[in-house]
Amino acid sequence: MTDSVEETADETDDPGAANTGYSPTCDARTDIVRCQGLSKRYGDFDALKDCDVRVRQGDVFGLLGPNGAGKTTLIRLLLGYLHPTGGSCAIAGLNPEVDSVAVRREVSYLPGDARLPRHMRGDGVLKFFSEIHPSGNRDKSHSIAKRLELDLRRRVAFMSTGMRQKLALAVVLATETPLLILDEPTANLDPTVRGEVLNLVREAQNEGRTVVFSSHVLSEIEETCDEVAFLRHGVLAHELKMAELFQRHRVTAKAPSTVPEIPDPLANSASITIVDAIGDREGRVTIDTAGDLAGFLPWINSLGLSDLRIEPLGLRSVYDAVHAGQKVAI
Ligand SMILES: Nc1ncnc2c1ncn2[C@@H]1O[C@H](COP(=O)(O)OP(=O)(O)OP(=O)(O)O)[C@@H](O)[C@H]1O
Repeated sequence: MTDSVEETADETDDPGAANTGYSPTCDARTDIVRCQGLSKRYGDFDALKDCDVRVRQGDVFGLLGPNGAGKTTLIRLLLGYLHPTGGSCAIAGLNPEVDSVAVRREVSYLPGDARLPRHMRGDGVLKFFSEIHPSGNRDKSHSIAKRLELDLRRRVAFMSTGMRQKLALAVVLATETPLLILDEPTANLDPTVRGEVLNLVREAQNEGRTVVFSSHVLSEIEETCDEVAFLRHGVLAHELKMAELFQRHRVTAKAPSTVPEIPDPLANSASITIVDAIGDREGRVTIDTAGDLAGFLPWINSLGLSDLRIEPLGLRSVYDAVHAGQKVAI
């Protein structure tokens, strides 16, 4: 159960879970979310392993990863719905397992599988949640529902999946907590409404709130987030500040006769992939760079490459590399 929207009650207490305490090293002024070595193990399966994450106050923070990567597990650990089997986490300096009521005043949570009272009409749901939540705001929830083009006269039971998602969003986004945690907020929504949800996320940030959200839509993360964490097989595989992404470039060219070596000073911020020629398709070399491109140009120029093309490296390339377990230039 969240402050605002009920989620599927499929969690059971893990008898093997360690009663891990909040680590006092968290700086609540700057890190609204912090976890250290956070782990969740089911039997011999690691749903989340040794995860260290910091989310700075006022940021929009994205969680990316393939199905089953551990995103929801991380979110549920942060909210205290799951007991960690290792490590610790804190929201605004509070341990969610010990200070669960105080944590709920800080966070509004949209679960991936939000459940709402089926017998109620949309407007009844908004009234109900705005009255029970300490920072509920009925007018704001109505205004959000209107922006999401939701017909509030309909009963939840007769709403489509997308309509129910809109209703849950109107409930959660209308509360005025410092932190919003949204598990796939745009799932099941049409492109126009998705855009409006992203606008609402930006507006929340402009109001000084922090937003953590998971998504499978890379463009949403790219457009909205300040920072993104990539999870893979329960492990935090990569973290990226969007400002750094915009400093990444991909150089492609016809494959040279000898494999280029990356000079030492650039070795940690560049990677090379060569695809050999197959049939009529000629071989290509790809060089990914991180940091000011100017620092790489003399070296790239010295390689004598032909058919050269330089383009910004989008989130897709980073995601694919992380997903494939490849090295991503820092
Ligand atoms: N109660 C449980 N018992 C055993 N395994 C579980 C349990 N809950 C989750 N898992 C497993 O933990 C892994 C991580 O699940 P999680 O829901 O965190 O993934 P996710 O990244 O949110 O995936 P998706 O993008 O599909 O929502 C999955 O392999 C899942 O099957």
